[in-house]
Amino acid sequence: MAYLGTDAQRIVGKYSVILFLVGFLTFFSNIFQHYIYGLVGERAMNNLREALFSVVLRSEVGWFEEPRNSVGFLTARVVSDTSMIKTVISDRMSVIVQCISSILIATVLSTAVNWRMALAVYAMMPCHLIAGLVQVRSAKGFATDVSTSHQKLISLTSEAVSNIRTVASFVQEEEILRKADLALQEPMRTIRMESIKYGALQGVALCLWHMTHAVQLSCTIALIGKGLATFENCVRSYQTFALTVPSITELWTLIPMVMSALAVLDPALDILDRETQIIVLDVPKASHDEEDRIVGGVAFEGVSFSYPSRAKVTILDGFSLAIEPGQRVALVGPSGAGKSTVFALLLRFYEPSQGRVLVDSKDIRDYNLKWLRRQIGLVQQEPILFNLSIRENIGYGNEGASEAEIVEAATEANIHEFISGLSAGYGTVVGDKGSQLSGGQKQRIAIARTILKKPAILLLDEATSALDGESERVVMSSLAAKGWGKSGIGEASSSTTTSITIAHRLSTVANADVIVVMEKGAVVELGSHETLVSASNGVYSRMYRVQVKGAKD
Ligand SMILES: Nc1ncnc2c1ncn2[C@@H]1O[C@H](COP(=O)(O)OP(=O)(O)OP(=O)(O)O)[C@@H](O)[C@H]1O
Repeated sequence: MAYLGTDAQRIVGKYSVILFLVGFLTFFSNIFQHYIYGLVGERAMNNLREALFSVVLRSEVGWFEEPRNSVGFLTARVVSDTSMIKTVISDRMSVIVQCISSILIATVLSTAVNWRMALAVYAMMPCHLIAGLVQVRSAKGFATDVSTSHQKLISLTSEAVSNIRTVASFVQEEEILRKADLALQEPMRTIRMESIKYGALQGVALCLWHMTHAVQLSCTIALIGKGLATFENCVRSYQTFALTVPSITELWTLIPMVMSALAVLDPALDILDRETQIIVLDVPKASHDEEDRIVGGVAFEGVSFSYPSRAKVTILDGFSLAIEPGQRVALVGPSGAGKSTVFALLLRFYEPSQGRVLVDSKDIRDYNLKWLRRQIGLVQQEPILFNLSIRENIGYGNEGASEAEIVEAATEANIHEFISGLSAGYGTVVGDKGSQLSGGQKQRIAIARTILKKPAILLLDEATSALDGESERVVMSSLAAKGWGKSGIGEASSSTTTSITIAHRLSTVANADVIVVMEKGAVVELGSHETLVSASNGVYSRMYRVQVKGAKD
């Protein structure tokens, strides 16, 4: 105490109390700050996820067929990448704000103490800025490369998991692991090179930092020597400067980190920026009365079409067909003739390159898309069931349906008996993509789902192909008894249900009003089963003879 002035004890005591209170305040302000940033980060992440998911769901079918829009890629964009925004805001932004404010306070204080000293202290700052900017640029490129390489691994994982039965039956586990290993080696190589580059840049920044200290000390001595600063002020200014050192260092580390995190978001933001082509041109929903129902007339007028992913291959070539409301029409023909494509165009999954698709004599582009799709029921060969209960799967898209309506639809689809035999009945969860059910059971649940929708146009794309002959007969006659092709399914109303059935098994379609035979994207024959069979040189009669002979053999 001998070295200190008389009131030193009192002054130190006063500052100790102030410091104690500041510490206390810091405790609460930190909690508050992290709470706010955490909340803002979580909100920003959720908003971004919602916006991205909505763009993905509203995208046209063709967009999903682009190789870069695989399930793995889109899942990574919507789930993983978006978490970066939370990391940046919640974890990094608060620290960045703290660093910037302490640097600003230190600048003001050291200028107030001695502006010459402050000038000397900050004269070296541009060196740090240059080093920092170099770091930022290198970190940004680095992050993009690595995330691109990891996308291969993500796609590989999701594809292998969702197709695990095929993978296992073809014993492809080793091959997939080999591909995964290759996908992992790529980022490793990138990381090795980039680490060296990153380390060198960090070295430059630290080297400049130490040089600044040296210049600062020399200036201190020079200023004292010339009588332009007191020793006390020099120490104060130097101390203030020294206190900002960790903040400046942290800032230079954090900024590249934030930049690389934001670079990861680039592909997600690209998705967000895109405009979905079909929706952009859509007719407002308000132009249709929700209660209105289309009558069911369908016409294709000189429709030509190529899939966007194979633009040079013409799938439909001047395809024309007129279907009356309530007619039962069958589309048959060799594999690849374009039958399912006809359905895809009617549902407006794609736009024809030429010609028009009409429903009730009106171009389908003049209907609101969602409204139109609600009137059309599609059952596919490989029906997609969701990992939900059977009740929820049948009621999918008809959330207001009562239990009685669901049971009625299941009965019509000849699946009620099977469901009733399950211990959990309609509450049985069917597994991922309905993996806990047989192909035929899945098809019948999908038919029940569509029956419940009471569509004006029913599209059956090999919808009963997995059923045995007897089961198929029961389902088809149940649909016929309910009046598909005559009146609305499941209701004794005067409204009609037009049905178009695609089938390879000709017995499925023999009762159709009109059978349309397609080959290479065009109609080659048209007529009733009897008429077509009697044309002995016709495509249909040839197909029929082959099937009858096959059945006899
Ligand atoms: N999404 C797609 N992208 C590119 N080409 C496609 C796509 N879907 C189908 N194709 C091609 O279009 C042609 C017609 O296919 P489509 O599924 O309409 O035939 P299909 O008559 O229903 O055949 P199948 O009886 O085997 O189901 C085929 O050559 C097929 O390879």
